[in-house]
Order: sequence, then C-alpha cells, then structure tokens
Amino acid sequence: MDAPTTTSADNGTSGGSGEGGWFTPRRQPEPPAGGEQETTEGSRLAALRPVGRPAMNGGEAAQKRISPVAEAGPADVGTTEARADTANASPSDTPTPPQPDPQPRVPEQRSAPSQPASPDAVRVRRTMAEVAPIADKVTSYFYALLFVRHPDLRPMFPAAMDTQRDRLLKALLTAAEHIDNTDVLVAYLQNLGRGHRKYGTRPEHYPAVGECLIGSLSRYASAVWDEETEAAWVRTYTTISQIMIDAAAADELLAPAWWHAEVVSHDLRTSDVAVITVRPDQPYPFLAGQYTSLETPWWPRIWRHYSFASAPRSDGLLSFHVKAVPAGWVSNALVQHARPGDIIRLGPPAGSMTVDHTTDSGLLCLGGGTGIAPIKALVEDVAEHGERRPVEVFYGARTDHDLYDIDTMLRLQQIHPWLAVRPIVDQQAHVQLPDAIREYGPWNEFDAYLSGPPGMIRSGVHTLRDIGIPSERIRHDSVEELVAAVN
Ligand SMILES: NC(=O)C1=CN([C@@H]2O[C@H](COP(=O)(O)OP(=O)(O)OC[C@H]3O[C@@H](n4cnc5c(N)ncnc54)[C@H](O)[C@@H]3O)[C@@H](O)[C@H]2O)C=CC1
Repeated sequence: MDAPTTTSADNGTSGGSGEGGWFTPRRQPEPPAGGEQETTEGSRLAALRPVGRPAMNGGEAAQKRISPVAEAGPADVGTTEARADTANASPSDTPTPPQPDPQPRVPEQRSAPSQPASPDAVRVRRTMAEVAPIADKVTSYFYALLFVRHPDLRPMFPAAMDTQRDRLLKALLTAAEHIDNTDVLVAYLQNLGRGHRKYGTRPEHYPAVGECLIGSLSRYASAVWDEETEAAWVRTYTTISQIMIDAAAADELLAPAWWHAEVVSHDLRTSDVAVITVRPDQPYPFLAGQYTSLETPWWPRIWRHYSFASAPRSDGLLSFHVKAVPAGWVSNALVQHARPGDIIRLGPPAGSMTVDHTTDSGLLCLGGGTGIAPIKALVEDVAEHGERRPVEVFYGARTDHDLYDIDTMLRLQQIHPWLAVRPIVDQQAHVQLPDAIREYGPWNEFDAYLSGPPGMIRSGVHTLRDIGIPSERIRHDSVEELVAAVN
C-alpha cells in the first residue's frame, strides 16, 4: 500500500501527491514552430510560457519571483513547515544527500483574523469554488483538450487515466489554494517539478498544459470567468510552472531523473503485506523518514509512493513495506508478482518527516499498519546517530495478525534502552491508535511523527494538539491533509 504522501488509486488515500501530475510526458514533443505555441487562444496566453532557466539557485529564484504574492501574506491558511537537519552526510563518493523536501503540512487552524487574500488568489479561489462540484468534467475536458491539441503527448501518459485525472485536480487545488502561501506553495511545487523529471518533462511542455487548463476552466467556470480572472490564472500558472521548471533544472545538476533497482528479496509477511528489498543501480542518497516514487514493469508509467523502511544502509539496499489492496495495481503487482531479479524504477526521494538531530527532544511515533515502515527507519536513524533520546513507538493494527513487523520492532526495543514499542491492536484496545497515547506521557518534551492511513493522521494530529504538542512539533507527510484542512 502506498505511503499517504501520494494520490493513489491503490489505497484510496488520495493524498494529493507530491507527484500531482498535471503533465507527465516521457519524451519531448517537437518544439512549437518559431518558438510560439499556436493555440486557439492565440496570444492572450502567451504569458503562460515559462522561461527555461539555468540550473542554479532555482528555489531562490522562485522565491523572488513569487514575492509580490507572498507579500500579500497568507490568506486563510497557516503552515507548520518543518525543516530537518541535513547534516547527516553520506559517503563522499556518493551524490550530495538530499535536502528533505519541505512538504506542505497540515495548516494550523487559525482563529485570529488572517490577512486578506491577494486579488489573484481571490479570483483563483472563486474559479475553484465554481468548478468544484463538476471537478470531474473539468479534468476530463482538460485531458481531452490536451490530447486533441497535442496528440503526440497521449502515448506518454498511462493507458488508464483515472488516477492521473484524480491527481490533476488535487495538485491544482493545492497549488491554487496556496498561491498566497509562499512557503507551502514553493515547497510543494519544487517537489512536483523534481518529481516530473522522471517523466521527461521539459520546460516547453508547460505551456501546452497551461493553455488546456485555462481552456477547461474558462469553459466550466463561465459564470465567474472574465478577463481579470483569466489574467489571474495566467499569472498563477506561470508562477507555478516556473517554480517547477527551476526546481527540475537545479535537480538535474545533482541527481539522475530516475534510478533502476533490482529486487533482491521479497518477504511475504502476511497474505497481503510484503517487505521488498531492492538494489539501486547507482547510489541513492536519502534520509530516514523520506519516501520515493516507484514504477513496476507490470504497470508502465504508473508511479506510486512508498516510504523507505530502513535508514540508509552501508550496502545501499532499500526496503519497502507494500500492502496489496483491492484495485491497487502497483501494490498488488509488487506483493503478488515481484520476485528477485525484477527491475523497477525509482524516482527521487522526497518528504520531510525526518529526524531533527539538532535537538535532543524525545520522539513520539505513531505508525498505523504499513505506516510503521518510515517509523522503523526513524528509529534506526536515531540509533545510528548514537543519540540516547527517548523514542516511544505506538504501532497500530487491526488485528494481531496485522502487526506484521512487530518482531523487528521488539528486537530494536531489546537492543536500545531508549526505545519503547507499544502495539495497539484495534480488536483488543478500547481506544484507537491516536487516543492510546493519552494513557501515557507527558509528551511536552517530545516531537511527534505520524505515519499511516489518512484517518489516523487526521485524528492523530487532533489528539496531539489536544494534549498540548504544538503544530510545529508534529511531523507527517500528506498533502491531502493540507488540501482537506483548507477546504
Ligand atoms: N507502505 C508505506 O510505505 C506507507 C504507508 N502508509 C499508509 O499507511 C496506511 C496503511 O494501511 P493499512 O496497513 O491498511 O492500515 P489500517 O487501515 O489497517 O490501519 C492501521 C491502524 O491505524 C489506525 N487507524 C486507522 N484508521 C484510523 C482512524 N480513522 N482513526 C484513528 N486511527 C486509525 C488503527 O489503529 C489501525 O489499526 C495506508 O494508508 C498507506 O498509504 C504510510 C506511510 C508509509
């Protein structure tokens, strides 16, 4: 089962996705004649054309360009951005360790009056509100436009577009809703831009997407669509695409667009959960608590997210916990069909649910189901840093049988006196996983880490705030939460 960081038909977590996916071509289309994109919209959309930039200082440049919007300040959302220490170096002959991607996190529920939204944000949100009830039509029409106008792009998308459609709208919602919230937007889009490298996305692809997006919105939001609204969308989309392009360009200097990895072991822990270990074809630097995107040979061009189930290892192997679920194409293939020798592809690491080694606060970790995977990686990370800070893991599962990794966790507990592992089995406990932590504590000296199904994350964040852990000390990855919270 995918990590909740992603939109996924596999698991129904619909996580909004760091891979959002407005556009996922695998090869580069012919550049438009004369460098101009001929469209029925003609020159009015010329401003959609983002600039291909030198691959340096992408984030900074993006920040600068977005600053007029940022100056307007956050409108109605706050954010609990958490940035982790990146000082834990990898061997010098490997690429630079990745910066944890500061993923959007659950915004604080603000009661204080917020600053007014920028005029563009007001128009963008008005459009979004107008099309929300017919989101599916907007998305279908968008892809119809894209493939009619740019038929050469169609083979670059997955054969089945259902998931892609879902992702489009989630990514759009997230970006548009946060156009005033620079930190959240930039971090989200940089991640999206980097993630698009594995599809072969080029700067010149973005105008095609922007034109079709605006073509679709103008059709379905006709009641609120006017010149100013269109101009607001053009500016918004230009900002969005430029941040993605810059992030991709900067990343090109640091890392490959994707990695091939060979399955070296496949351990079926239950009938539907497998622990899969792979060997990347070149060094794969990442941080414990991060996740990656993964493509199998059985479902080309369909990517799903999984968290690394171990901290970086000296042998370079990576492992994932995968749960097969109904209609979960990639997860089912990985659990039922993957065998040693199979080759998969990995996208870049992402996510900021990483350990802050600059503090000695305790770690309060909640892992639900296969969400225990990154929690185990965090425990290993603390152990490797030789820190003796308290780590309390609450491991939730529906039944005893579903505690498929409890032996590993208990073994770690035996080795490390600072670690406590508490299985919480729904069938036996009188409370669900997040509420179980109320019976322990106090937790005021702890940072909290949550990983599991979206419902668990939601109620976990609520519980943690309720017991006095401030938002900025609560870490998890789920863009969906961000979207849900602002809606
Ligand atoms: N495979 C991976 O690398 C990762 C997977 N995940 C996510 O973790 C989830 C795992 O799914 P399953 O193993 O089927 O877990 P599950 O649905 O069986 O839930 C596991 C436990 O989480 C708690 N829980 C579930 N829903 C809750 C709710 N609404 N409120 C409070 N507590 C709740 C319960 O204690 C439950 O036993 C998936 O959504 C997956 O996307 C998250 C991070 C990494």
